[in-house]
Amino acid sequence: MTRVPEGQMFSDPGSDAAVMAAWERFLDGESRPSDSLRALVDRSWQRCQEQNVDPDKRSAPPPVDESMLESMKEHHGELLQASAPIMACARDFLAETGTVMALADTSCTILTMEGDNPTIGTAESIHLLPGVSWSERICGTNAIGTALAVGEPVQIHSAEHYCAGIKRWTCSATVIRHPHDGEIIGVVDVSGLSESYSRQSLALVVTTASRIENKIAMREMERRYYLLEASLQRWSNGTDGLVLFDRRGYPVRANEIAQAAMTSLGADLDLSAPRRVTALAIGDNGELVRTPALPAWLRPEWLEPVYGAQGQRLGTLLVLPLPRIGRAISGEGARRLVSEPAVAANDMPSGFTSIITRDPALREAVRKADQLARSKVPVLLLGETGVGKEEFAQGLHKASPFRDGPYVALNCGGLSRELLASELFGYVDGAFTGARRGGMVGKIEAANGGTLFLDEIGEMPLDLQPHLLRVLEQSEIYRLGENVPRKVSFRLIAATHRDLRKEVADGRFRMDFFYRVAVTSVRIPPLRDRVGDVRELARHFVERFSKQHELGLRRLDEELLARLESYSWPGNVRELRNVVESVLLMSDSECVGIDALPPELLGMADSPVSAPVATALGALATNAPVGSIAEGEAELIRRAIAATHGNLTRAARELAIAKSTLYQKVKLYGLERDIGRVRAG
Ligand SMILES: Nc1ncnc2c1ncn2[C@@H]1O[C@H](COP(=O)(O)OP(=O)(O)OP(=O)(O)O)[C@@H](O)[C@H]1O
Repeated sequence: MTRVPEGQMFSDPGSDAAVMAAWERFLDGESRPSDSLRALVDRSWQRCQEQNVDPDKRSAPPPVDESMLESMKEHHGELLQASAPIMACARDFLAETGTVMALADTSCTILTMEGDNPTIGTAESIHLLPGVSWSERICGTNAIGTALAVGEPVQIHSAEHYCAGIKRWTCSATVIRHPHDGEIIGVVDVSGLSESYSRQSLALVVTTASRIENKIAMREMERRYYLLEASLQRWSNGTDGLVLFDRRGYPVRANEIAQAAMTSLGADLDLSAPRRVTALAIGDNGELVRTPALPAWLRPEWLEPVYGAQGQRLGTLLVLPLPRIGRAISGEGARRLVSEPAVAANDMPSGFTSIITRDPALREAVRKADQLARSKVPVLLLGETGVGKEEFAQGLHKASPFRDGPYVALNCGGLSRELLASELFGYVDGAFTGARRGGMVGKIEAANGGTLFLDEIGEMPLDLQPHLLRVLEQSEIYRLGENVPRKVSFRLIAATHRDLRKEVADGRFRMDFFYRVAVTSVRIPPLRDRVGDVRELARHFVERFSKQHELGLRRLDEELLARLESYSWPGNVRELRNVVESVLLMSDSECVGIDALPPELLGMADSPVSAPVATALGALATNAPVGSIAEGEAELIRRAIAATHGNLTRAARELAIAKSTLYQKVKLYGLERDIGRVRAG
């Protein structure tokens, strides 16, 4: 691909006569390029000459017949669908501008055209119409053909066209690339008679192409989501090697056995750096294109189509059956595959070693997270409060290629819209009353080169969502009060305890934002559903807090452990952690018994406030003039906010309550302003 040198991007109508003279000299065989000729045009003329394009051509060839055009359109359904709303706009906004907008495929054949009606009529005279290919090879230098040849935005004006019959025209075009891998999938062009020349038409085609690319990206993300969903039940089968390919032949998910199996079969597919397997791309008929042929290691009978709810083919699952792998992998490898669970006990992938669990479902979640960590795709963590979503977010960061970059966390709950916006986007000096002098770097910018973890994403106000969506799509951010964008690159991890699909259905969450955030998701099961985890975690916390509080050797007796196991743990691991810490502190004996438990775990009290909260309230309330319980609680939270300078994570820790509980209470007591005040001051 050739880069158009800066300053050569635009045509100069002022040098039209000189360019015309240069063209005549060029045709007469003069080899020295004219000063008035842009290098881009000179190179294109040379290509035309090499390909024997007739410089006297009066027009493009006639269009293909109707049925052929229809089948071409069908073939490019995706591109046409993504550009339909934009082309419909072109019909209105190009009226009376003397220009038309054309969308062409990669053979430069115009698929559709809209714009100023009289110009559409004039364009017919040179066959600038649907069904005609405007490639350089056929029509000589022109914006559509030349943009495709150089892969860049191109403006071709008047005499710069190679063929005599087209020299009355001016046009701007650029290529449309697939958002995933940059493959060129089409060309968008704006053309008109020479008098309609405008530098802006180049900007128009570039913006149009990027809008089409964004639409395709959204659609792809949606598809990927459906593909993962449609193949969901297959992943619980731990005995086969599984690799899921999308419609274009890119692997999107694989289980642990897959890589070992493929390596043993001699496949040159490294799942940690996924590459496209073109033979697994799906054609218009919903079948594999199989061109080139399937790789030698891949048997057709291992391929299973994956269909969506409407029966459309979404992708392909490669199933490498175990007996075959068992034979192919010799010695240690085979024994390991056959006899070991997916993740051996105490053998969490690096990055996730702080997650303690024996539970198979949680181990599978860790494995999935570890695999996702290697890419840059956004990950949505799903789970109740206190299940360990933040632990996962940190693990994803530590195991990712951006581990050396910053890890920045922000909770979207409990903050007013204004506060959340300034925390996210930052602001410039004097952006609003009360803004910090010198401005503030937002969390998005702070996460540049690393990971941004947005907890409680479901709480993000609807009207802020498009702003964040824009940042994710364009990789640039505007601080509040500033109109110059700053480039940012970060990996987004979001978490929620809400059912975001339902939030979308109820109009509380934007669908486009949802698909951007939930490209992939990891569900973390609640503690009550995890087999063996209460004991395992209790042991872990006993060890940790005994050391931390210098309590000497401690253990929990069997009756106490059994009671912990029978409790439902609405606050999940955080609640268990707090309870273990509190029983250790409440008891003096080396073997802690059931009497150290707080009342609600003993089943004696009907208290709406958890023991740790009660303890914290008690401890903090000693010098507070308390009216009602609610007033007292609000005052305590206010103090904790002040003491931690508005750091809600630390405030929640101080109060020994879940962050989400704190956010609810902040909202309940209207304490958002207090947070803003202590943070600004
Ligand atoms: N599997 C685990 N092993 C060890 N510690 C854990 C585990 N899961 C959670 N924890 C601990 O439990 C506490 C709560 O976890 P975390 O903050 O990650 O939960 P969360 O799901 O993000 O909660 P919230 O929804 O309230 O933000 C933390 O102290 C964390 O270290």
